Amino acid sequence: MQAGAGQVEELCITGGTVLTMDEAGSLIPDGALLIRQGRIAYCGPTAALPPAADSTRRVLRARGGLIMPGLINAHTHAAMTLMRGLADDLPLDTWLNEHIFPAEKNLTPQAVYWGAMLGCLEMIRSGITAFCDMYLFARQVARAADDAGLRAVLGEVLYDFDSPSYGQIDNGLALTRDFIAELAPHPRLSAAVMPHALYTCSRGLMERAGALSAETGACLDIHLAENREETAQVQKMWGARPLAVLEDLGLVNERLWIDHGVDLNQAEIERLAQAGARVAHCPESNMKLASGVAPLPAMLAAGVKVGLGTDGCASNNDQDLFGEMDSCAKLAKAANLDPTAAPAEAVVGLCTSRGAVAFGLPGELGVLRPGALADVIVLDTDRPHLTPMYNPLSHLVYAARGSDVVHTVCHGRVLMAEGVVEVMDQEEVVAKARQQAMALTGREVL
Ligand SMILES: CSC[C@H]1O[C@@H](n2cnc3c(O)ncnc32)[C@H](O)[C@@H]1O
Ligand SMILES: [Zn+2]
Repeated sequence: MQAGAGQVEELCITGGTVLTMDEAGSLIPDGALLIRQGRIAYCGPTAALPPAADSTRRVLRARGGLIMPGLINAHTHAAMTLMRGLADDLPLDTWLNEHIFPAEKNLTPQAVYWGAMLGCLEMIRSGITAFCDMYLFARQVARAADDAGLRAVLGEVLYDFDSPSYGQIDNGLALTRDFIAELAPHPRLSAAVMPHALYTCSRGLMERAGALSAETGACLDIHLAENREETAQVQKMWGARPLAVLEDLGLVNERLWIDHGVDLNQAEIERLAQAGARVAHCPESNMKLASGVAPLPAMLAAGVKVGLGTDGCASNNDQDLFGEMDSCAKLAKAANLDPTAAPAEAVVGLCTSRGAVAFGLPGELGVLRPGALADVIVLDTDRPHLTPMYNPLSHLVYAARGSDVVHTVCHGRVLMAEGVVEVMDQEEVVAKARQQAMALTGREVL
């Protein structure tokens, strides 16, 4: 990181309770962080903070709030902010085939860029510092994530019908290959191979996608086992359950990243754990599309690498992982008739330390300790709905909101301080996104 316009050599966050999310669950009262070159250099009591090396140190004050790892969003489509509230209260196939796919035929690079900027703005404001995104015109999502200063794994969606982005699938695979190479040197962004789903991709496409993932070492991210209807459709088209199809294709390995994973049986859960595959759990999207309840307690017990995802704004309808954590914990309890299912500590882990394992940066992300990547947020806990605070983990899941985040830092760069986003012009992003939404859907918005 260079000193210069808006950037500093050293960043300190002082005077808050540090929730480290390390294995011991350490809390540091009146703690501080010192950040240099995108990483944490010191994590300990404010009183023992090393003195400034030079005059370019910037200080963010936590004022008794909570200093914690930035949240990791394991599955989203950031540009789908443009379709927030466009088609609600519908089942997945009707929602997708009759509303979302037709709207996406009109997508342009500009629409995706401004939609993704709006998604990034929403994520910064609610404490998300890393996300995994599948969409069309993925280079525009990369441009937005880069402009926003966020960390991301990105991919161009691949399917067998013509894409408004790349046309025919040969171009989509070539684009993915180039995209992986282009992003490889980037400190915060990387690319993955992203076939949409088994009901939109042929065997030939899946084989080529798998070969590209094996050749490059990039993850293969796919919507899988989202509901029982999908399983029935895949059984009809492919002659086997979704995970068995991937097994037959040789794709069940540590690079596999499945989104939703609702209709999984115990044997499939154990296979995912044994293979080291990742699952993005998206409880709010699964509830809204009535897809069902993913077997979260069984996945956690089996040791599957699970992260928490918001999914896109057309099926959620926001990018707030605090709300998602609340839904995640309560849904698991209600569905299993067990109040101990998905306890607060485990659910915060899904967005931090455990989420980092799914994200592919175990121990580097989702934890505050010297040497870790400096993705950090601060919550103002001096608010009526967060008073009193016996246990920060409880508040994060059951009481806090994205709007309680006051400072957001990613890779050592301040993205938001005192509630003011510093990396983009918020009014411009909102206005441009509104214009693009109207152009995309042909509908007036309020
Ligand atoms: C997002 S790029 C690929 C494609 O996926 C569509 N999509 C968004 N959410 C879901 C979901 O929950 N299941 C299946 N497909 C989904 C999106 O609109 C894009 O067309
Ligand atoms: Zn999705």
